[in-house]
Amino acid sequence: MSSTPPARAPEFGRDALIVCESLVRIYQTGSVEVQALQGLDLAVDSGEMVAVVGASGSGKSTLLSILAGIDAPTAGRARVDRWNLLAMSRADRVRYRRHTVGFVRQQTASNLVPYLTARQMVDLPMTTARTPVKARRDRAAELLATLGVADCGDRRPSQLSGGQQMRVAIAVALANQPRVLLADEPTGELDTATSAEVFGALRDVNRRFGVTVVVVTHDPAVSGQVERTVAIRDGRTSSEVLRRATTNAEGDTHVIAEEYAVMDRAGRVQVPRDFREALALTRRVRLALEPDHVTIRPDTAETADSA
Ligand SMILES: Nc1ncnc2c1ncn2[C@@H]1O[C@H](COP(=O)(O)OP(=O)(O)OP(=O)(O)O)[C@@H](O)[C@H]1O
Repeated sequence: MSSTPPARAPEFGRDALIVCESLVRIYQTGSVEVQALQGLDLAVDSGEMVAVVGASGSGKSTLLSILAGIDAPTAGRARVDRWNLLAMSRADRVRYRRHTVGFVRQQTASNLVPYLTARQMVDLPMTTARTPVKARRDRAAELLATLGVADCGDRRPSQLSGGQQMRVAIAVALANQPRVLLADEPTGELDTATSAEVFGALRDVNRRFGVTVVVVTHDPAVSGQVERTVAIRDGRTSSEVLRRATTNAEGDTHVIAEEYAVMDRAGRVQVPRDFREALALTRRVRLALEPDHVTIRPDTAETADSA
């Protein structure tokens, strides 16, 4: 008797530029084990700009360090472009960090070298990558101009404001034309107006250079400006907000934001706490498949038992 093999689901994130699947990162400090990432799934397409939000300790920085090639995952799958982040040699890691990703840290000063000028700092990664002088000069001028700091080329970090330092840091991160720009709370140390400017600069480089941007932020005003916000809870992606602009008959443009729960590869979905509390959903719930949706109901037997 012949049996048809079950249809295989398409590979998760096959066409994405960044794919994390069931990603785990465990930190061991003495006898204490911290599971910073607990099976995180994430796919980001080329050219997207995505904000990552979540409570302190939820695993955002760990995710970014892994994508930046600074930290290595414990288990799962992580791929950026053609690089498998779980199986990179030391030399691969250097190449990856030099050419594929640019990284901007929260502490503005830690991105910069105190005794170099802005132009020299943008030049440095290109010198390391053996880019010819003329191309280096042109690229540095283009980046400083795009980031609105063309007039700061001869200044050292101490002669720049916090916002200017961050723009220069973004220019440095983009020097070798990476496909991905990662920013860990780039506006965390800045006031509201400067944050908005720096965030606008990130959006500009995303559009102008087509660089894929993943930005970790605590700031709802910042995350509200991107088309996609991914929320991380307890080391997993828990929900996503997608935003799109629509124009009504009067010509007014509105942004519509829709929140989605994220289902992991095993079919697990996290039901938000306010939904659980509103319907007293506890350990056991009743699931039913309807023609175009699934319902989740309280366990009436359990409710009756406890009455
Ligand atoms: N090097 C490390 N050694 C041990 N534990 C760590 C290390 N780095 C992070 N952790 C732990 O892993 C968990 C996730 O940390 P992570 O910094 O990724 O969170 P986060 O969401 O970025 O937090 P925050 O918003 O406060 O920066 C936390 O419990 C943290 O204490």
